[in-house]
Amino acid sequence: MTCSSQPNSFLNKAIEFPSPAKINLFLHIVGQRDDGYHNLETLFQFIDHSDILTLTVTDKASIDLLTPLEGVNYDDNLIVKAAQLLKRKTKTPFGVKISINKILPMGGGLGGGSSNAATVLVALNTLWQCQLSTSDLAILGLSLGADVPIFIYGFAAFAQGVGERLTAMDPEEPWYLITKPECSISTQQVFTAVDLPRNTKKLSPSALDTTDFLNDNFHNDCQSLVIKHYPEVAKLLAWLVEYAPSRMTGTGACVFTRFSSQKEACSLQAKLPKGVSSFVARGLNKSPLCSVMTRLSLNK
Ligand SMILES: C[C@](O)(CO)[C@H](O)COP(=O)(O)OP(=O)(O)OC[C@H]1O[C@@H](n2ccc(N)nc2=O)[C@H](O)[C@@H]1O
Ligand SMILES: Nc1ncnc2c1ncn2[C@@H]1O[C@H](COP(=O)(O)OP(=O)(O)OP(=O)(O)O)[C@@H](O)[C@H]1O
Repeated sequence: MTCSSQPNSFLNKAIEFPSPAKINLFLHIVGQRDDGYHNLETLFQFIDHSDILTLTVTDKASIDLLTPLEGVNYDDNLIVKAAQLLKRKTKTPFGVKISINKILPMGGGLGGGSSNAATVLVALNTLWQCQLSTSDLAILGLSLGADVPIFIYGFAAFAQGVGERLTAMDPEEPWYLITKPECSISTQQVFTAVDLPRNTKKLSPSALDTTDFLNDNFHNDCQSLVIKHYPEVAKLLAWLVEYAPSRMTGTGACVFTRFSSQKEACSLQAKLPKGVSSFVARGLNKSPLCSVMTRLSLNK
């Protein structure tokens, strides 16, 4: 597979791309594979709260990350890994300079690292003129993390398998107060815990014919485990549910609380206990990255 040898109109231009967060409206663990990965049933929705990546294509072969992330080595950074993977796959002669304005908390269950990887794959596929299909990009992305494909496809979806078998969904797009107590949680630690529930019954297709995914028919299997081991999360959730429906996203530590208006979400934000970080965001069934990619292809 090689990239197009057409003159590259993106060369040396700095272009910004959003890398949004996701929430898992519910997350059921329905089994475990022989390789240790868990089979899930989850509903992904995006929120309008994004890291911003700035990419500049160069005619040098190198991949330069101008803004290293604290605590993450160059070679472990999913931004770098995604660019290297696409370069190996397509043998492009181009390189790239990348900087990131990181606003998504790490280890929060918002999928920030996976989203960064997906944004790099999707953006560079266009900027390097690689012409891989979306499904090829998703297969590449899956090798970097189970959450990468959803960010590549960019539509809200019911996901099965390890999170890569997607069925588009159109849940309501309410406002959320997203909160994070003073702790970070390792996804790997949660998935290797002996006391993690792994046997939730698979949903029947009709169970998804609803607009309310925060009712008792749905849950997050990681939440009970996290509550047991992280009192900060337990306390925060107990406080939030007194006001509005709330649930943990992914393997935590972030919790989302649903509101029908921005005003209500902001009003609870103002009352949050000390030490809890937070932001208010709108649920989105289409990733903001899709709109940027459409604009870019129209302006070419
Ligand atoms: C918790 C979720 O965020 C829900 O959307 C994802 O399932 C996690 O996705 P991710 O962070 O992209 O996951 P990966 O980077 O592939 O894996 C991180 C760790 O979680 C475990 N893992 C991940 C996904 C999955 N379905 N089963 C797992 O057991 C992996 O064994 C690994 O130890
Ligand atoms: N570009 C990146 N952004 C964030 N984390 C990264 C990145 N590259 C590597 N990582 C590593 O991935 C870990 C998980 O980060 P991430 O922000 O994706 O957490 P998360 O939101 O809990 O993810 P998930 O919901 O997918 O489990 C970090 O602690 C960090 O060590």
